[in-house]
Amino acid sequence: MTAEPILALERVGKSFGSVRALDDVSIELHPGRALALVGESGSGKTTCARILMLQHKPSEGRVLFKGEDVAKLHGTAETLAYRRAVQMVFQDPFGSLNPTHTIFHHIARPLALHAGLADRRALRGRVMELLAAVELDPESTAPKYPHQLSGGQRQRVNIARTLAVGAEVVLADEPTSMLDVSIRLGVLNLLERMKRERGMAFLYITHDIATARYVAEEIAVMYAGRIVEWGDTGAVVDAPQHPYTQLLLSAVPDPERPFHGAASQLDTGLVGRARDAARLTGGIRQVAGNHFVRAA
Ligand SMILES: Nc1ncnc2c1ncn2[C@@H]1O[C@H](COP(=O)(O)OP(=O)(O)OP(=O)(O)O)[C@@H](O)[C@H]1O
Repeated sequence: MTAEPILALERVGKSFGSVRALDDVSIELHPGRALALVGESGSGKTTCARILMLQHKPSEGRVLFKGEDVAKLHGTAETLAYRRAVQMVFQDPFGSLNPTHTIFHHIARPLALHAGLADRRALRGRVMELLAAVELDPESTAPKYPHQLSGGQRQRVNIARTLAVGAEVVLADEPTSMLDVSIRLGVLNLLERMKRERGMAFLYITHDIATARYVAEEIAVMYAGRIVEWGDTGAVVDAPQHPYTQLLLSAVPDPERPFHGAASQLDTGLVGRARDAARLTGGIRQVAGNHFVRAA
């Protein structure tokens, strides 16, 4: 991509004591596009999100928002503007909702705080609009409490809150992994629609390369704190170069073989070789236009 990214990590490293969580990680998020950050548990995906949420400071490298280094944000107003623009949707749709408040309150509060909507009628109208935008029935949903909604509905409320504050970037950390399979697609479709219609930029964090393919224009594959392969989704999925990407793709269940679990299809030799290859720091090779691999 040549246009300026709205948010980027530039050669970011992060150490927690002796644990090297991230090493030389660069990613770019663009309006109206989604980047999937894919990798197994412990590969560093959440640490990337925490750095973007300003919860951790990078040990090396920079976070750039609209081209500006966020370490240089001046004063509370600039920091608040960043916190408004960059929002997170978590894995657990219940954890981020307060059980003692109605859904109305959850949406109205950010509107009053961030958008400065004080007029009661205007506030109510906007809450109803946002509930409708996330495909929830406004009249019946607004007076309910979080426990009265399904997991999928709660995740929609969380998404409506990102709209309420006027988010430009959404960091979604496994947003559907705690939902029933049958309702995951609806939530993914909603994220896709927000990206398309509102031009929001998405970082979609997942261990599941199959859903990454469904939602994201670009994929970055992480292993042990490093991005080992990245590029346009089609290119990475159709012609994976790095042994670790090949391993992730081989673990996607094959619909032609419904009675074989993904694990039973894995060649254990390949698993060992893929992990070894991912540990090595090689140079970066360009496979095609926007498709790169860290050579082992
Ligand atoms: N606050 C912390 N203190 C110490 N080590 C940490 C901290 N946060 C993360 N780590 C370590 O950094 C590495 C990357 O963790 P991270 O949570 O980013 O991985 P992940 O890919 O998001 O995994 P998961 O999918 O399980 O959330 C791991 O080795 C983890 O133990």
